[in-house]
Amino acid sequence: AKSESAPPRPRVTILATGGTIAGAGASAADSATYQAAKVPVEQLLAGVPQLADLAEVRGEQVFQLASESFGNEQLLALGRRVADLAENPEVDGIVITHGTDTLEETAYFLTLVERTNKPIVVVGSMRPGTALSADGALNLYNAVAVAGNPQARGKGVLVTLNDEIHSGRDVAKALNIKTEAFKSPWGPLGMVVEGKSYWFRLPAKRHTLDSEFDIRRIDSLPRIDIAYAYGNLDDTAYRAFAQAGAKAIVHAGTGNGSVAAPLVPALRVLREEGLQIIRSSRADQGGFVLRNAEQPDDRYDWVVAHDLNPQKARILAMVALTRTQDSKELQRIFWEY
Ligand SMILES: NC(=O)C[C@H](N)C(=O)O
Repeated sequence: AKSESAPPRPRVTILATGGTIAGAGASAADSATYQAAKVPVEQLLAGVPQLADLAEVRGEQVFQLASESFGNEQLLALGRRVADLAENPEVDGIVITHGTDTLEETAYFLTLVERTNKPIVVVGSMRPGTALSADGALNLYNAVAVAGNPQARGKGVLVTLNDEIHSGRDVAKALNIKTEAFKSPWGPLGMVVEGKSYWFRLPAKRHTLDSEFDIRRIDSLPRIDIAYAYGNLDDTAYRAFAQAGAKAIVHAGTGNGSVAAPLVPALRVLREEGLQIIRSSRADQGGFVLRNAEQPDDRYDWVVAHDLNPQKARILAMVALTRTQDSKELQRIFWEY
């Protein structure tokens, strides 16, 4: 029996949503060829018995999906479940196992809408658990270590992969074949090694308890699409998205969100018709779009996404448009989050 003076372990709930961390391949040599979202949460946890040294863990299967198949319904359902757990006094931290393809979108969404100080850690893997040198077990161990650590409170939603602790706002999948797949343009917040967290910086942007958004006040998310820019681009995709009911279009622009001259009139018309036009950059390791640089945003009433990549800009715009339709407010939100 345990001695009565043993310090109580933190209580961490693991919400499993699928992805490669729950993937399985035919042979141990199959590191890239496998099926995602196969292994149930009980089996995932049983595969890492060392989790019990870190925390009292319990698992919950929320979805069993590859993350490229996440939709807004999944974001809302997961967000609500996280909020329930965050309100539960018997839960100290929350871990979400997730596919890596859209992990950065979910992590940012939760950063914006979860009104809690409790650690929320999103984790995935690049290799299925059946592969040689699978990375999921250690990533999960690290996630539970961070989620159970009181020092992780109030730091916003976190992401642990490859021994690094990233801000869910900044991090993005930058590589799709290496285990060092996730990068933050402004650097990770810290490292987690042998279950211990080492912190080096804090997020500067508004998040969680300091956010004006709340999952409890969001019933649905508006349709927002992303149009990718390249040479010889015309307005076909933009018009089609508008036709389909988009409330905003994120322009994944070249360089600093630049817009090809032949496209400008169409985007101005769409804005006049009520759509928000949000200029972001397709430069994926540190886009940086400034107002009135390249295009006269004040005159056209467009918004800039600043350093958010197009997919993160879409997440913020969806959340923001549940509260305001005003482009100036939308721009303020883009500076603050
Ligand atoms: N590494 C992964 O998790 C990729 C997988 N397609 C997913 O996002 O679910």
